[in-house]
Amino acid sequence: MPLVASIRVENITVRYNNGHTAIHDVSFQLVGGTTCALVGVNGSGKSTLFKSLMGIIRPQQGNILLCELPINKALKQNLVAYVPQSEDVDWQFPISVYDVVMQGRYGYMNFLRIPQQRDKQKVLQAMQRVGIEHLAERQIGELSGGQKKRVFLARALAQQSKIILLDEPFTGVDVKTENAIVELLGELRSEGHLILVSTHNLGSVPDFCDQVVMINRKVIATGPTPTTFNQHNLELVFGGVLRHIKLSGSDLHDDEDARAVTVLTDDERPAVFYGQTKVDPPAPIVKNCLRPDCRGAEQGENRRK
Ligand SMILES: Nc1ncnc2c1ncn2[C@@H]1O[C@H](COP(=O)(O)OP(=O)(O)OP(=O)(O)O)[C@@H](O)[C@H]1O
Repeated sequence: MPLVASIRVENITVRYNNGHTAIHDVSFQLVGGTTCALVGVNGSGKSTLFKSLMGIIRPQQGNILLCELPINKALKQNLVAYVPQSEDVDWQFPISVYDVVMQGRYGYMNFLRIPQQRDKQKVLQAMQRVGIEHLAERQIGELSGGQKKRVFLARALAQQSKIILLDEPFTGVDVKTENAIVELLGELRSEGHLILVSTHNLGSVPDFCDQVVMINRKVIATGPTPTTFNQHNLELVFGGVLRHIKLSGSDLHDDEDARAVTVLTDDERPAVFYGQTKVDPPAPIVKNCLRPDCRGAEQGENRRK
């Protein structure tokens, strides 16, 4: 019987080595044919959740099933693909666009990693689908922000996974690229994929996501967008001081993501800012996502052995 795309997260808690609890008792469930937005302020645990879903980080508590399988089995079967945040990628790594997209096929190859005709075909199709085939020979460090996003999207497409995780795919891209990504996600959803996408572009969430998971270390609300993504829950997630949010319209789209909602974490008291407010980046994450399996982040004792 073919596997159905699903994510089941049960009561997971992740504590980093420095003692910081990034997510606490997080639970939710999603099924295929869904695009779900993962929404929360900076530092609310979105990337930690993605890394937990990818097996990069091992939660201290709780359980995760992908397509009703444990993570390691789901990864072995290529059931989940990950488009990382740009900050998690070492763009100086000497590798071409073609070779990054080919990484999506590694799970289908033996240990010698010699691409077969089918792998080459899937890579070409994936590059064509996101419009980067003309960049195939370019080094990834030479690309624009939007082109870089497309490369990792193509890698996920080449992987042909049922579940696709995208960590802030709209940051640093222009409106045209954002629209192209949204259109692609719509196609993937209608093909039965399950897409979980973190975004700070709140205004576009109702346009392309049918479900939302709203977090601030714990799940604040989860459910269908029309009933869940409302002012009340947004205020809970963003600390009750959310301003200037319009839940529809194009004015939250921005190529620099300048209207991202951010939070100062130093006094642990949520405070929301718009515009150019700069927050401290999360604690260092080893640039891992160009490693062959994109799952090699050093997370100390959290690392999956
Ligand atoms: N490797 C790490 N070691 C210790 N703490 C970490 C580590 N990575 C993240 N954190 C902390 O865990 C919390 C959650 O971080 P995470 O990156 O998951 O948030 P996020 O919601 O993805 O934020 P953003 O919107 O800025 O990407 C933050 O307080 C961050 O500082």
